[in-house]
Amino acid sequence: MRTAYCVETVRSAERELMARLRDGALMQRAAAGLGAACAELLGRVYGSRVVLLVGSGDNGGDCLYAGARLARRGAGVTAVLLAPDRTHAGGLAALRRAGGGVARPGTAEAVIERADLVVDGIVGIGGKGGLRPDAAALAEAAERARAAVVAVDLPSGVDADTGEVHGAAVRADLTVTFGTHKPGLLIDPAREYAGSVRLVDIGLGPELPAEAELEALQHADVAALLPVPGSESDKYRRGVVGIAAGSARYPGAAVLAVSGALRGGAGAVRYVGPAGDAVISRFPETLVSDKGPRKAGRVQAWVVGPGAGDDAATVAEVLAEDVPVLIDADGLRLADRDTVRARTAPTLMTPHAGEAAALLGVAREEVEGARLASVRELAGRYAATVLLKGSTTLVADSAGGPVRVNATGTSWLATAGSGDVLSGLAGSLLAAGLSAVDAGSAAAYLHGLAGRFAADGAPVGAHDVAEAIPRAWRDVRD
Ligand SMILES: NC(=O)C1=CN([C@@H]2O[C@H](COP(=O)(O)OP(=O)(O)OC[C@H]3O[C@@H](n4cnc5c(N)ncnc54)[C@H](OP(=O)(O)O)[C@@H]3O)[C@@H](O)[C@H]2O)[C@@H](O)CC1
Ligand SMILES: Nc1ncnc2c1ncn2[C@@H]1O[C@H](COP(=O)(O)OP(=O)(O)O)[C@@H](O)[C@H]1O
Ligand SMILES: [K+]
Repeated sequence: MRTAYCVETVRSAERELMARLRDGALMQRAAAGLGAACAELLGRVYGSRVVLLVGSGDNGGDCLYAGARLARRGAGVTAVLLAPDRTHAGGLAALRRAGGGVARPGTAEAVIERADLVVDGIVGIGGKGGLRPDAAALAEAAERARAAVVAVDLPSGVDADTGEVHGAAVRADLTVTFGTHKPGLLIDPAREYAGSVRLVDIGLGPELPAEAELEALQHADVAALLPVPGSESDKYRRGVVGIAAGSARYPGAAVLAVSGALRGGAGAVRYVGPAGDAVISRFPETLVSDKGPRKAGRVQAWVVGPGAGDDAATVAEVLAEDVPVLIDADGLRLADRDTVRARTAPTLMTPHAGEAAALLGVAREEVEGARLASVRELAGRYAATVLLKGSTTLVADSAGGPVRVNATGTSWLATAGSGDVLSGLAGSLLAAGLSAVDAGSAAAYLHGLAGRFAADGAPVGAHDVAEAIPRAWRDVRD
């Protein structure tokens, strides 16, 4: 499991650890890791031109000590100081001792333009709000330059706790972060600014609480969640998932939701709705019923909503069932909030940013710019588990606990119907007995991986993604 902790938690862990160490020890650990990562990125350190963007806090200190290490190995290192009279004194002295220098006032742009590597030590976890104008100008100069950019701890300008970006921010090729990931490094839009992320161990781990603020499942975590039939299993014990989806206008949504559900670990897939013929002709193994959800027969979890049009009655009927229910697409619009809140069995809602925005009564851009706050807010309002789709998918539970983030996906997944496949897959995992948070996050993980396998750098249709789910499943379990 990859975990991320907020600034406040990092600060208190840092205090505990520092109390046992000599002054400056943590900064030296950070600088050693940072220097090594910069050297690796440069390939040849000797003779390279390195520019340090140095703010007035400890983030600038890390940057200066790492710059000193590079200077000792023969790099030409120049520091651009944002606040010359408040620069980390020890770091600056170390840089000078190693042969590095400070850019003359007014030369920053020119120096950055000639650099092979720019190291962003403007601001780290001490950053407040958007970058100030002088810092923003440096971030923009770094973006224009041909140099590789390494961010120290965080790309300056992104919000460490939320992943929000207000105004200019540094766009890094690599972010070297210390002690733990910060939520912002794993959530868009900030994640995109971070580039690839390398975590440097500075010994903070034992001081961090067991429960993180954000967690990202890895292969082994998902493997441990996936249901595997045993010798005692039969189709009912494996779980039956009911799909109430599709309409005369959108029969394909039903087919795609069923395609995901068949690959999700339930022992049987039941379909109710007007697209039975389309479903059965594509997937003859589906148990099709035309009697509506209540009379469809045994079902351990329902998926309702994909392509449902305006069929509010079916949504209400499904919500009245005392089993886990996944609500997607049209179902999100049709579901009565108080009814959802009053449910005692788990509810998993799976909006994309547009649907989440409609539920929250805000613009889509607001949700995209503040994904973490939006998913938490929705989970609270509906007393449900909410999976917010997108380039980084988030899963939050109204009961609190760590928010799950998934980044296995690819932008090739932005194709019509791929969300229907996800809802079937997640519903199937719910029917197999996973909790709403586990079902949602494991499904997002498999779906993202399946999208990668299916696309492999080329456009794909949603049905290709569904067909690649077994490969994703095997990859995870291997
Ligand atoms: N935690 C750990 O375990 C370890 C932490 N370490 C390192 O310490 C870093 C944290 O250092 P920190 O606390 O000194 O804060 P930092 O990020 O340098 O920022 C403060 C400075 O930024 C300025 N500033 C603020 N907002 C701004 C804005 N919008 N635009 C422009 N400027 C802005 C603010 O200015 P002021 O408001 O004071 O005028 C202040 O001078 C952390 O990220 C990591 O790199 C490692 O060394 C070892 C282990
Ligand atoms: N840029 C992206 N990067 C990664 N995954 C994406 C991206 N855009 C969309 N996705 C994923 O693709 C799926 C699209 O679902 P959705 O928006 O509901 O589409 P539809 O309604 O057409 O089925 C979701 O799983 C979402 O997380
Ligand atoms: K930084």
